[in-house]
Amino acid sequence: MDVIELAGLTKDYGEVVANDDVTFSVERGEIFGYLGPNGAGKTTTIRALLGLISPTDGTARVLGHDITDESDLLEGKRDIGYLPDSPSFDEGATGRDVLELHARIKGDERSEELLELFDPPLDREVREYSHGNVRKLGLVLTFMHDPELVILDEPTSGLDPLMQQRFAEFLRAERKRGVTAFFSSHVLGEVRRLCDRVAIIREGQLVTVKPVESLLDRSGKVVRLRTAEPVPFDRFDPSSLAGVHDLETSLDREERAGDDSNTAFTECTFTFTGDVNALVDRLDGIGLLDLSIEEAPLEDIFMRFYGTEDDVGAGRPSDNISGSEAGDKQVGDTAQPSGGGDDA
Ligand SMILES: Nc1ncnc2c1ncn2[C@@H]1O[C@H](COP(=O)(O)OP(=O)(O)OP(=O)(O)O)[C@@H](O)[C@H]1O
Repeated sequence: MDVIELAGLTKDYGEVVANDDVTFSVERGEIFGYLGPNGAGKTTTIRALLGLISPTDGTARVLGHDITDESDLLEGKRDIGYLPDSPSFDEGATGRDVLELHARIKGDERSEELLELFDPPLDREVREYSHGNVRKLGLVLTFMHDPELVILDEPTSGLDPLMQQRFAEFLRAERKRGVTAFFSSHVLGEVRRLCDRVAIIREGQLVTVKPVESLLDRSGKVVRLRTAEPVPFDRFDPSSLAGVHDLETSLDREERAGDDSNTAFTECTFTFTGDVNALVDRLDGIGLLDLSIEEAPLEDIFMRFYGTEDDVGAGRPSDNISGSEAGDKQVGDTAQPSGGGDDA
């Protein structure tokens, strides 16, 4: 039995279908990322899985419990930890009050260890908490009853990099203990570091479910560089370096086309999906003043790999991806990188 099973889960809010016939499952012991841009439908799925909203159609099982059967799901909840996207605690209570309340309701197997790790300021009132401190307290509450499944809505939002790292190490150790984690994110780097598999949702529809490595192959990096001396344009042109997309240089295209002597630049930005060694070779010896290589924003990846050529032109994702197979087909069949280069 899979730990989470969604079967045609649909939530129609009238103006928007937030989840449209969503079907996938999460296996025991995996860290499963649920990825999508803002408003894609991630929180809707999570809230449905916890029985906080009723699906319009379809169903799901969590630890074998039917989410549409309140008493059945309630039984399962003692084995589930849930971190909401914005936990709402009693503002006048201290962190310690909140912790003690949760301990009375759900039990406390390991808060000491968790407090040491995440360190929320327990003696302060929750109204004084920063977003990050709310998150830290939320993480303690999510894991303190030692659940076998955790469902986390954007778990690292608001956490500083050190705490994000700490959370990642903790979650990996939990996986070793057999805990299953299902978490939503729109941060690709986080998913890359942590997940075994990911599902991607966009505009309420499941685009694809796949092992994280196959997503990473496509993710790409945004490269920005500044040089002391002008660099010939073709150094990073997609025709000479496979995997360059959306090259923008300190000279515009017309200038380059009109005057060959101007085909050099000292600043440029591009998205790179090619062989990183080939990129390093190209960077060699060009007198860099500044270089940054960052994760491509998820929205760009959606556009590049899960949209159509029309969408890229129009600057919006496709309307015609209707399921996981459709999403996969788009990659090979119609969604060409907008820079015209190879995405190998
Ligand atoms: N109670 C509601 N009534 C009407 N529409 C809603 C309601 N809750 C969510 N929606 C809409 O459903 C869609 C999906 O929202 P959801 O919060 O599930 O997205 P999300 O992927 O979690 O987004 P984010 O990453 O921004 O948190 C959005 O268009 C949102 O406006």
